[in-house]
Amino acid sequence: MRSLHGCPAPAKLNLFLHIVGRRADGYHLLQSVFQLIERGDTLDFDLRADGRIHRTNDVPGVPEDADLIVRALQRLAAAYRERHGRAAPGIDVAVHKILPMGGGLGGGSSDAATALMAANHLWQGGFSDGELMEIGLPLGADIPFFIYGRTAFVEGVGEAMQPVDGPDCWYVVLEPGVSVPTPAIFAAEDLTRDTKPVRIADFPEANLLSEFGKNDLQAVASRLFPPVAQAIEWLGQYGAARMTGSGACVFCALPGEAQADQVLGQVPTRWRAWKARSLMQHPLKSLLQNNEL
Ligand SMILES: C[C@](O)(CO)[C@H](O)COP(=O)(O)OP(=O)(O)OC[C@H]1O[C@@H](n2ccc(N)nc2=O)[C@H](O)[C@@H]1O
Ligand SMILES: Nc1ncnc2c1ncn2[C@@H]1O[C@H](COP(=O)(O)OP(=O)(O)OP(=O)(O)O)[C@@H](O)[C@H]1O
Repeated sequence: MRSLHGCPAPAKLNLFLHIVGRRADGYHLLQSVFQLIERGDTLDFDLRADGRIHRTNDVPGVPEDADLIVRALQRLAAAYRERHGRAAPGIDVAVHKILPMGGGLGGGSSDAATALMAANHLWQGGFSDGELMEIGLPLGADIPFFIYGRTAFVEGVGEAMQPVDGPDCWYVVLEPGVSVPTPAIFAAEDLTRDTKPVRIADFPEANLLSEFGKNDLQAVASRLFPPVAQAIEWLGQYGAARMTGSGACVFCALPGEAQADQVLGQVPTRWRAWKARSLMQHPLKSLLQNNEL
């Protein structure tokens, strides 16, 4: 096989996100339920013979060397050389981005996770999911989750995962039109860092999960970026609206597509908004297993 085109890189929502402590190195310890959704970027991969890793299209604001996709593939190539005693074959990658950057949807991490899984397949690297997670984690805390590929209760800084029953529902997502820098939110003095740890046994049934707990990053993001607060207030008319990740996007769960369409029909024109269904499994996994790309 020489190419894999149309590889999905779905977004995630943090149904709740608690900060339960802080590590000695300053990183925050989280508890969160991560939910995949049916909207994301798409990536195309073509094998090269000269060992080069090359992104073939422009991504505004992300130079090729800084792209998490390219950096993840470089780390995979280094691991490949160590394991196989020869250089990795090389790869061209094109990314069709639709997810906003700094949106809390995990777009960069999802792109990188898809790149690791697709290149491992094309190169016949033989790396397990656990090994790909280790290769990806230093680049983005959400990368292990995307490789894990199903609804999960995530702890630590993103490395500890347990499966949970995800909801079958639709989400309306608002893009408030600002890009939130994650470091600024975690650095804020008024951030709540001592939420009491929860256990899976405390969770309500799957469809009510996005009303459980809170997002501890939301108050700081709302203060620093008023459009986030405005979006939460507006969407809150239709259900339990909250922010995902470190923002800026805001979401609300609805039982069906018709209800999601009704909300979408009311969204003021100043916001981009869309609907997406909850996803049970990362779609790339079955596509690769069944050689369907
Ligand atoms: C909040 C989440 O979006 C939840 O999905 C992620 O944990 C964010 O993880 P990420 O995208 O890998 O975060 P980065 O953009 O690399 O983090 C930027 C900075 O935020 C701070 N940071 C990030 C994650 C974390 N658990 N604790 C932190 O204190 C660190 O100062 C870090 O240098
Ligand atoms: N392939 C990529 N796609 C998007 N952003 C990338 C990529 N590679 C590097 N980046 C950088 O990572 C930053 C964060 O992008 P990303 O879309 O992952 O944020 P996010 O959705 O807020 O993520 P999170 O939920 O993990 O906080 C961007 O501002 C960009 O500079």
